[in-house]
Amino acid sequence: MSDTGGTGRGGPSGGRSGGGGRGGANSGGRGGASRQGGRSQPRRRQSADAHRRAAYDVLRQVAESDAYANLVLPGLLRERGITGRDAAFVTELTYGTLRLRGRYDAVLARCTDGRRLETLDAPVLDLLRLGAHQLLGMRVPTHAAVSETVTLAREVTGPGPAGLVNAVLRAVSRRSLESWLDAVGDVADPERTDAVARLAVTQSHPDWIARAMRQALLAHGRPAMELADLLAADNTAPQVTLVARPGLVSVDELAAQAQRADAGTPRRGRWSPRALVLGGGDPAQLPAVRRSAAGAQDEGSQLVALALAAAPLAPSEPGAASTGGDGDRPGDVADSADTGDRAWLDLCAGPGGKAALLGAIAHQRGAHLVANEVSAHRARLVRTSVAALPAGTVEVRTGDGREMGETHPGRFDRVIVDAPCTGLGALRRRPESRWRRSLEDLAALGPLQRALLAAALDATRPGGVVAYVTCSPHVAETTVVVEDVLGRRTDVEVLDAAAAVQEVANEPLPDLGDGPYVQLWPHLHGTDAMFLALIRKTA
Ligand SMILES: C[S@@+](CC[C@H](N)C(=O)[O-])C[C@H]1O[C@@H](n2cnc3c(N)ncnc32)[C@H](O)[C@@H]1O
Repeated sequence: MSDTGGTGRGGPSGGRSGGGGRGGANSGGRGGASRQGGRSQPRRRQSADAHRRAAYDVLRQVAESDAYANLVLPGLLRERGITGRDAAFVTELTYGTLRLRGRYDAVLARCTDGRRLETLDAPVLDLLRLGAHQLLGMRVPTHAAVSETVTLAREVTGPGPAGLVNAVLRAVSRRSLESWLDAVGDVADPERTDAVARLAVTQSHPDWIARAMRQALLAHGRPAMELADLLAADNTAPQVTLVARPGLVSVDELAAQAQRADAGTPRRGRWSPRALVLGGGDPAQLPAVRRSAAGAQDEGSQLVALALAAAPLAPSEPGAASTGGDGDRPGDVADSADTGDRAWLDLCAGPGGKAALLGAIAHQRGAHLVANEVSAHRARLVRTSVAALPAGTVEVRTGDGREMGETHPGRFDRVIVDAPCTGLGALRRRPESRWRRSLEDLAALGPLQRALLAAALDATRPGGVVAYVTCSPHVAETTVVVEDVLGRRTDVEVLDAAAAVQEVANEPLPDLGDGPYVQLWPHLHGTDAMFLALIRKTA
């Protein structure tokens, strides 16, 4: 492995998104012989360019083909044989540049001699952002950050733009990150009267998202001053978390596999009894992951699925025995009692993370899960996710969930609506997504979310429970949807989702509020910002 390290200490605002050590020979431009010996200087330069080139190529794909960096990058690293610390360097360079684009654009705009960034060619702007991240987010030494980026610019855009890249990056390098943050914050908020505008630019979020996050915090009784921590958490890479699917692999066995695969030192999840947090490495190498007995899943996603599985059902007929909710932790103990808790539905199942966890628990209970997904491609991903479950446990179907209330009225005991949403609660996971979302997306999703929740309620039997879930804390996708839909019905009651989550968690979660809804937060719980409402059908 060549030493490209250089991810360094990161800025005070948590700009780091990958591992890797500090200032290595290539990125740092310091001495030290290449492992190839003899031709050390040319080897180092060539290697560093290869890594920056890889990051640049991903940025271009993200810009030109609407690609997702987290889907493109792993394949590109494999294809180019970039591994270990080198891979960590490229990952940090790519993801950090994408996440912190707004911050860097504000800095770059002050270094172009009045030329507007929109007038630059898109590849040149990407090169400038890459250079800015090395200088301000990774603490790659100035000389290496500038000269290697200029070399790359010469290669991909020609000598003219390379001169511009050189001049602009030199201007960026003249101030520290702290000093730049003050400067760009003052431009956004000259009177010091709009703290959200300042935070949006310094913490690199579109203004509308920063404002929506503040509104969501307030709606859940959190102080507005937490916004800075929340936005900073979005700029920090999450650790890889796996779920050990009940009955398929234990958390201990998964940990042993991780250790054997040299995936760092794993630890149990803090909240979910089924979670294992990896210390590094590639989870795809673990045998349990390969056979779908385990999979990558944030602890927040695990908790909402476990809470649905644990929610007490009511009898469908007056006077019948109560079913489900036996107090056992879902997934730990098979429920052998004949509870009548038989038919479960995942209305929006792709790519299948929650379907696989719920399917595993359903199997232990002798229940059956229908996993519905509108997209045929994503339905195929669901099939892969549930592949380790015994045949017949999960039925994957492709169809519009909005129709299931009519086609399957009153049929299911437990239903999850993991609604299509803006994903604003998982920005740390999808580096480019904040720049792709818009208020128009939000407006377009609202009717779909309402229709899916209404269909889920129609498809639920009296006494059954629906979980409405989003990986967005935006109130227009969470409480407003739930209250809108429930306001039109007389056959529902809201359950205490906070109590249900606490019941399944390893230890009490702080800051869950008074219920009945649950809003998890990256800065408080270290999870994605998942929202959960539990609703029981009463008639
Ligand atoms: C947030 S994702 C679900 C994630 C999934 N539950 C998991 O844990 O892996 C929402 C899914 O809803 C699907 N979807 C969108 N519109 C739908 C509809 N009308 N009916 C069913 N599924 C739909 C999307 O294709 C997407 O796969």
